[in-house]
Amino acid sequence: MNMSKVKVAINGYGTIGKRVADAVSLQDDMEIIGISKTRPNFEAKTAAMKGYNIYAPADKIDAFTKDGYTIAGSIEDMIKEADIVVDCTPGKVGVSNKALYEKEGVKAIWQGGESKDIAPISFNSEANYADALGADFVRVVSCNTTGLCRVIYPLDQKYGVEKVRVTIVRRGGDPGDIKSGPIDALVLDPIKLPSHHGPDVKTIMPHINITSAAIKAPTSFMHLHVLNIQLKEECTADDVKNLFAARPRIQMIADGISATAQIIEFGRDLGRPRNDMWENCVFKESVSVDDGELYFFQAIHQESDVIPENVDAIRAMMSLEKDNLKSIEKTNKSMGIGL
Ligand SMILES: NC(=O)C1=CN([C@@H]2O[C@H](COP(=O)(O)OP(=O)(O)OC[C@H]3O[C@@H](n4cnc5c(N)ncnc54)[C@H](O)[C@@H]3O)[C@@H](O)[C@H]2O)C=CC1
Ligand SMILES: O=C(OP(=O)(O)O)[C@H](O)COP(=O)(O)O
Repeated sequence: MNMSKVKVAINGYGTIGKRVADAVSLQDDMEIIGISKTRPNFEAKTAAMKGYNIYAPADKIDAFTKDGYTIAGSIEDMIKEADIVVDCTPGKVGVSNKALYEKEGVKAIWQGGESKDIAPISFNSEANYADALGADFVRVVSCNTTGLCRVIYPLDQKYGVEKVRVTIVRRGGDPGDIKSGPIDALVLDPIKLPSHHGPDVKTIMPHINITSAAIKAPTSFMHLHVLNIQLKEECTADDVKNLFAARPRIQMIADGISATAQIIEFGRDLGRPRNDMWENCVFKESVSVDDGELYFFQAIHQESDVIPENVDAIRAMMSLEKDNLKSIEKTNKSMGIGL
């Protein structure tokens, strides 16, 4: 049996890329062969400190070497070395890299900022892992869509989902993002309904009847979902709490927490890297069933919830593991998810 590790390249080392790099580095069946940076900034500095091989656009290599960096080669060189590339460039930028990946015959994963048409398969570890087995191109859906799939899938399996209505309060920007807003407004995002989240859930579970709306708010910690779900079979709030508590990537939030800021503080107290909360954070006390309809709030840590899904997507595409639950367990154990 070939025991060599799958060679993973990270193209775009920002919020998502640096986290995927660290998560892949924790796995025993895959390794990071390089990351790409476009500028010699603080993220390049920490990448070098962690020992990652840094690649750069060919016309930017001089700027790095002048700043004292050792550059392993161009982005094209990195792609040639890899078995699979995780494209973590900003939304709508990743599509311009597709021709390069095709030319080099390398498998690729894109993120949720890209259109669904970029890859034939949109991915969620629990809901459709098997669809990605051996696939060349996959899109890991956005942070909010991932969070929705993680609750809708088990509810649909157990009780059948008649209709999902979700309102998403989106964080305005990530904590390190100095360009995004709003600073003092609630922005209809988008004004024309539905938001992309409902249709994106259907790229993974086409039969789900779902409508979504989203509002951007002046906060950077997390997104917040207000969910209202009609189920086909009757159940109680306790049934749903027990169902969620048993899932591998849902954390039931209690202990007096009633705000996203407190969840992040909880993450800090737990000693999570970068205070990441990879699991859906379902507010336990909010789970209610009224007149046959299920209601609850959940918070989604946008910077981190898609990271384990990227690791599982690599495992599926490289045919390292056929059973999604085994991959999820392996990824969770290595990262400390669920602890
Ligand atoms: N930040 C978030 O909350 C989440 C983002 N996503 C998605 O992940 C993707 C990446 O988003 P972020 O990490 O937030 O973006 P980011 O802006 O934090 O990082 C992107 C990185 O790619 C680099 N880059 C830009 N153009 C490049 C190019 N042509 N080649 C190589 N590198 C290039 C940038 O310099 C930056 O370091 C997007 O599709 C986004 O929609 C998904 C889930 C959550
Ligand atoms: O995937 C995300 O959100 P989304 O699920 O609302 O598209 C990330 O938070 C990125 O969103 P952004 O497009 O506001 O940077």
